[in-house]
Amino acid sequence: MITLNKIEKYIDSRFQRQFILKGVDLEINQGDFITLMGPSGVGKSTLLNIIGLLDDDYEGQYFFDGQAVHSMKEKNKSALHKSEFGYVFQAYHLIDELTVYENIETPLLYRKVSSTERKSIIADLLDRFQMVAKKDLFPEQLSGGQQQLVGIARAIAGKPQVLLADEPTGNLHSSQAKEIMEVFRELNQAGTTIIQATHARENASYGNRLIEMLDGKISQNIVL
Ligand SMILES: Nc1ncnc2c1ncn2[C@@H]1O[C@H](COP(=O)(O)OP(=O)(O)OP(=O)(O)O)[C@@H](O)[C@H]1O
Repeated sequence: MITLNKIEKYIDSRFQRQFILKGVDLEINQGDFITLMGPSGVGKSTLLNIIGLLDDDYEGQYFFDGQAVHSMKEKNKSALHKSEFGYVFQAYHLIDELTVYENIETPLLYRKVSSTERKSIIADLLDRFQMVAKKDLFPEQLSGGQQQLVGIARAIAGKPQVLLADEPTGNLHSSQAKEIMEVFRELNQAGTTIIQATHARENASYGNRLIEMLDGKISQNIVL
């Protein structure tokens, strides 16, 4: 589904070149649940952003379902990003002024999904995450775990094939973190490919592969 060949990302300053990613080769299959681990600053978020088509300032080859992303036109890349990827962030990134319902609705408005379909998709998600009674509350009225559930609902509302999560439980208590990982497990069992970057080793046990990074490279690729 995703093939990365010799991905390199670097920043040039006047006197030196600093590598953030250095020769990353990676094969991701549909249905994988992959955990990226490694010390802070090793390049996990950078790699997630490249995979999610949010960063195209790199060298090397990236194929998504056989399509060459590295040489794709901006317009096609943006369409691919919208249709195939959902993002979950550590700090939730919800919009404070919008209710739970409206936060989940936002990406569907961007995608010009009809009003009837939007209602039905959001009702299903609220039901699935047991948040029906909270639909008119604002993010600050929710616990961290509930805010992250809204973040996940928003990320999967457009039915992406791939869910990318950057330290998704970083701000949560262990019981809330476990709940989020259980949701990821269910999504993965229903067919969503998941790639998460995390410092929490216990989160890796929910996935089928653990990728350790060191110095901008993949140091270990372990099948669990
Ligand atoms: N646009 C940029 N300009 C300069 N340096 C950058 C840029 N983007 C990333 N970096 C640097 O690249 C390195 C990798 O950053 P990245 O956020 O990918 O690491 P990470 O493994 O996700 O870290 P953490 O676990 O702390 O989130 C860091 O040293 C960061 O400062």
